[in-house]
Amino acid sequence: MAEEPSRMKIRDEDSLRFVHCLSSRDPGVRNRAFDSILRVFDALIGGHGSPPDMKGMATIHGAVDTKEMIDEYLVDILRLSVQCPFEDVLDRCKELLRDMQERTYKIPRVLKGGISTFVPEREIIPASSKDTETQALFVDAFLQNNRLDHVVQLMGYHPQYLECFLRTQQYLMKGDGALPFHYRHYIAIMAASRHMCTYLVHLHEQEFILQGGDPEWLKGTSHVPKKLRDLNELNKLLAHRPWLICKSHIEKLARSTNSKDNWSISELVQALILMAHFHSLCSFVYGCGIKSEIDHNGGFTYRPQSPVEKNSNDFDSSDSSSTNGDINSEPEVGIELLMERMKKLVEEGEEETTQEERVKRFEKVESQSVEIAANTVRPSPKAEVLKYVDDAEYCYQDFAKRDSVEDIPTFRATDYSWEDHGFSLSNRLYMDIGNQLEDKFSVATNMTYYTMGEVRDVDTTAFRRAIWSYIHCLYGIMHDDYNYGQVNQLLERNLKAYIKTMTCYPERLTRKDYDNVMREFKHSEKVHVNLMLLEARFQAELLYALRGVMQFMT
Ligand SMILES: CC(C)C[C@H](N)C(=O)O
Repeated sequence: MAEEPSRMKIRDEDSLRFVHCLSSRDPGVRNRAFDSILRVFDALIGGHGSPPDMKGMATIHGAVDTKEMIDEYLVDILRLSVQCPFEDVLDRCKELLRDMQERTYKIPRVLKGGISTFVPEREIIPASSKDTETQALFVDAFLQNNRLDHVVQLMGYHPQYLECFLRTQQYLMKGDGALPFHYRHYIAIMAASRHMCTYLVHLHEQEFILQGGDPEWLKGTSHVPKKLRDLNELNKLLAHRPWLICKSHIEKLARSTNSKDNWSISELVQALILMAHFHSLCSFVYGCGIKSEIDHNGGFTYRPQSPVEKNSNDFDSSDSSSTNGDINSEPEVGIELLMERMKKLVEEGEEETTQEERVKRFEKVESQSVEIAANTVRPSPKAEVLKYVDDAEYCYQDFAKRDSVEDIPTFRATDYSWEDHGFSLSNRLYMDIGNQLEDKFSVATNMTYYTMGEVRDVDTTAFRRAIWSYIHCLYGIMHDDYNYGQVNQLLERNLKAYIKTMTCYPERLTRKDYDNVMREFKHSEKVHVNLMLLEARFQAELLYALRGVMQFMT
């Protein structure tokens, strides 16, 4: 029998993305991996120096298009030459690209300003950061995901948070747990598709294949086992109107008539956490204008660099003049006034209010939020993502305008809270996850640098708490010990609209929205706010999901 072309050994057997072979801490292993890759490459291009015999190669590899295959390799190599934290791999990749160029191959190049459309490239923490803590996290992320993805790189502003984020994500995707690995990635795809987030969908399609997933499934949810398809309804509610989740939704999955499709409670808890994690990550991706990964469509180009690009540092025109926002937009309160208001709140101290009064204030913020217009322009959904969703039109509806007000009361955090209920339930059904999430929530709520724009030594607690509480309010969750009057004092309309769009309709967020709020804040601070939005939304979804599980179990 003729030997399989060596390409198959790397592409399909070891890993689809050969970069996987290079994700080792051991330089010996990396070297060996690189050598075998070079051998494949040499075979593909028909030996040293000589121009490739495309026709000959095509015969060897049957139907495989050699040109396409080489292009794919080159894109992988390009990515490594930018993202790989190991000097040895980096240098060899660069060498290889030069070598290929000399052989007159068209070499792809990374599009400048490739990480975020909102944050200028020069302000983003570089892949080879001088800060040792951040650098170590970037290396870990690379080893974990076979890449340093743009989300992680942008979170690099906040290493304290990034550490918890990576730990949890690693545990969810690769750690112990009831669900098979390829299921976890498929659930990530389904969740991200609710917000049409092609960025996350593509990332997890690749990971799904790496974990041995069946490529057929990537044709859409009509090609997956019924068990997974059954998640559709819960995925939809959780993403857009989690308050509708109740015992019966859990029951339906956990008591399926066909045992093959049955979800165990542990599996279901993991699936729910995964969905909430990825829904809220969509908010972050859109909120930071995250761009396609280098090796995804839109991340690289074969076009030669234009003179304009050569001269500018930021290809995507993220120059500082435009970050000052639109002249026509609403004037902002500004940091000075915001600080004054926060100071006043501290000086006044906690006022004595009755429970009734607190509820009234909550309801006021809640009903006002209906008037806050989130963007209405929806990007047109792409077929590559639509295949993973049912009922794509279904979206967020103001909690205050919910259909059955009598049946669905405000969610009182005193009755069901993360600290007293969610934490222990999740820990019990999915070992250790409660602790990990607890750490992440705690960093997200407490993280502070005591700064606001250029000002130092500021206590920002009240502002941060107002943001968190407002998001929960959008989901109908009330914290009894919070005075909701503060939300209106500290969050102006513009910011509320931004929060609402990013939390509830992230796919509608635009560069202008990002530019026009928190104008005196630094980019790292806007990313900080976006992290809080992510976590507050995540916790809101989780509370409803876990309450549903608890109702089912009791
Ligand atoms: C979101 C920002 C206003 C946070 C602020 N820079 C702080 O250190 O607390």
